[in-house]
Amino acid sequence: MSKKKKDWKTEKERLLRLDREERRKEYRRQDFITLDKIPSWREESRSNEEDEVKEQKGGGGLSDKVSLYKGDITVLEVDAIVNAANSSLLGGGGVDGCIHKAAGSCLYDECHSLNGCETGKAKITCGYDLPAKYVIHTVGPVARGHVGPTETNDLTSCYQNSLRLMKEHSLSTVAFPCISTGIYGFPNEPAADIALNTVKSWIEENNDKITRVIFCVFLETDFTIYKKKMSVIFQDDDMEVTEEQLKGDNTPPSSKSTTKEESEDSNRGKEEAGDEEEGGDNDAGANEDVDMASQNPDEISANEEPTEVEHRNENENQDKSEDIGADNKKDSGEEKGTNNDKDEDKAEEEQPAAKMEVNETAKSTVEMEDVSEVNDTGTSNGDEMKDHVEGSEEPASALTDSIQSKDPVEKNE
Ligand SMILES: NC(=O)c1ccc[n+]([C@H]2O[C@H](COP(=O)([O-])OP(=O)(O)OC[C@H]3O[C@@H](n4cnc5c(N)ncnc54)[C@H](O)[C@@H]3O)[C@@H](O)[C@H]2O)c1
Repeated sequence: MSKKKKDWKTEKERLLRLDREERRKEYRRQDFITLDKIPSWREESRSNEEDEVKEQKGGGGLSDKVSLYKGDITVLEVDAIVNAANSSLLGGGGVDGCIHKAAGSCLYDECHSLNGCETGKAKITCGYDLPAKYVIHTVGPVARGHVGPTETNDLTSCYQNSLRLMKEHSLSTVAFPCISTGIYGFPNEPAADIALNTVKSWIEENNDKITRVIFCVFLETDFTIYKKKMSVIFQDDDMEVTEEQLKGDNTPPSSKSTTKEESEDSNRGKEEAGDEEEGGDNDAGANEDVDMASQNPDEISANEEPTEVEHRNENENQDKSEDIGADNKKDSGEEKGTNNDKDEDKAEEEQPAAKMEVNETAKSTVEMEDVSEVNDTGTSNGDEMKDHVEGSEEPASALTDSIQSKDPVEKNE
């Protein structure tokens, strides 16, 4: 007997009325991580200090408001997790695929009602079977190794619009993945600068509105980058800044274009040279931001995409999978087989393991999005989106252990 399909509106109303204990019984994953298991940056830095532990100042400082967590964003019990979605909002691969799989098919149904989302904007849905109450879906720029002012502004808008929705819904704990740094090919270092500096500015203006922003990294590369940058950017005045930290390059996101390849080379060079300098921006002259019309993967013609029915079936099938983490690698193999998106395939072929070739022709020009108009359900009226991007391989190096060994919450009986 097939499971009766739930109506997303009824389910959303029911779930949002539950208290935490009741809600926990509904989580698809019982190995969820509660906020008290995720140290703030101050606690993290304090526990790493050689000298005696400093008396911890109250929770008002910046470093009390942020955390760095390495692992699967779908297990975090926070008010909202942010999804690096595509403009269709109908799921795909990477973190988007994981979130849809963990949330269940009601997420797809609510997303379907939102009529897509434009690059740089954000929309909010219920979290359904996730430990997160809500999911904020934002669409990052397709950078494909090249970063110019448009991509920088769009990625900044993703963080700003997501935080704006947080505030409008009186939510106080949120987790961000590394938006656009996967299949969309935004170089990791510049993306981290944008994420950290945008969040820092926002917290400075909304200090009383936020309890914790968690930077949820998945790859070792991003963990290393964020750790180095956070030790400088989120340094409260009562915390020691070590020599090594001071050498870090804390320049705000530059409008100079940066190629993912150069940014990785410069990182590698620095690591080899033992140089503690931050991955700086490359010379803008070398990589002018070229406005070339190219096909954004989200705009592939509809006949190359699985139909909505196929997609819904795929989602329903996904509903059955229990272990998200183990499936990440399996699914990406499956998604690779079903991936109809030539552009996506091209991106995958061109992309040797963890390295993005600069793809000269594939530079999408994306108009900078101003902050979206929000109606009372926290969504804006986007145009009907027909396309979405199919899943592809997550890098095998994706590790999902967190910074410290955190015991998952005991299983509810
Ligand atoms: N990465 C893929 O295999 C893949 C394939 C097709 C589509 N997508 C997605 O690609 C588009 C968005 O590109 P993007 O670069 O913004 O996103 P992305 O490709 O998902 O990568 C964003 C970041 O999220 C990381 N990540 C992956 N899984 C998890 C997880 N469970 N928890 C936390 N972090 C995770 C990933 O390592 C990367 O650092 C959308 O179309 C979406 O469907 C991803």
